[in-house]
Amino acid sequence: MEAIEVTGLRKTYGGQDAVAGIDLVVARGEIFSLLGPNGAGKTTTVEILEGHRRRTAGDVRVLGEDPGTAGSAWRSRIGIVLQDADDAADLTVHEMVKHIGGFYPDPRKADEAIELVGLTAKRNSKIRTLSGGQRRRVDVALGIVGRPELLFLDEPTTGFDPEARRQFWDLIRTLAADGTTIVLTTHYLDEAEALADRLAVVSAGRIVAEGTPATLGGRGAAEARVSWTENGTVRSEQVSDPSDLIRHLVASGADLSTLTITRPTLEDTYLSLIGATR
Ligand SMILES: Nc1ncnc2c1ncn2[C@@H]1O[C@H](COP(=O)(O)OP(=O)(O)OP(=O)(O)O)[C@@H](O)[C@H]1O
Repeated sequence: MEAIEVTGLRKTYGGQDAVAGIDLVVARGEIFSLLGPNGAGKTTTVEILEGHRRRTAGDVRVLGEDPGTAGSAWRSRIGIVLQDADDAADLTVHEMVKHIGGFYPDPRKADEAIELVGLTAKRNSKIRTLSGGQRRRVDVALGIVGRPELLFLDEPTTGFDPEARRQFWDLIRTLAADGTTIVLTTHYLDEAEALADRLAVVSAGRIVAEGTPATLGGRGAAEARVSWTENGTVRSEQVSDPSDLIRHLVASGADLSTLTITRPTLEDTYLSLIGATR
């Protein structure tokens, strides 16, 4: 059974399509990332999958059930890290994580969840005394304390410092290796590239491209730009396979100390996909 199966999903607000027909399958154990500009329909889609919003049309199965009608047993199998979680600021980190863990049938120990997000040193601090990035880590701890089979992360690393982001990425990989399915919404393309097995780009309520980070939008087949210096001048050529050109340059004794070979980044591909659909 797939973790998520969506066909023909639509959501309209006052006659306007926020989600205009989305088909989506996420396999169990997969890290799936949703990308797209502000207002594309990502949060609306994810909130429907979480059972927090009603759909206008379409068929949705999440862990085998319809989120619109599924009950608390289904809910306890899902973890959610929202974009703007509002913490109960007067509790300590440990009190809060323990409290939320109490709602699940087989929670992690609060200290284990706190350690997984790297907050052990702040275990006994009141949440209101934490920095923005530390609070975000509490949100993540709350999302994983119930040992979810499926974890939704909506822009999880906003406000994280670079080291905290890398730690968070390791955590997500560990959870996925344990079999947790992860749906990640992010505006950080390096994050999507580092984590996602597959990604989909949403624009104006539709999926405009889907693939792996390496192949999205034809990226795998994109030409490489080879640059080098010749007689003090920078030369560059665009080729599908640089091997012949490099052999030729080596044979001709060209100066290759400044040689670079670049292909479109995920960000380049994403921006051209978004630009083409606007
Ligand atoms: N409750 C609502 N009532 C009316 N319109 C809404 C509502 N929620 C979202 N929308 C509209 O639906 C569209 C999709 O919004 P959504 O929040 O799903 O986008 P998003 O892709 O998550 O954007 P962001 O990257 O900014 O979080 C937007 O045009 C938004 O204004």
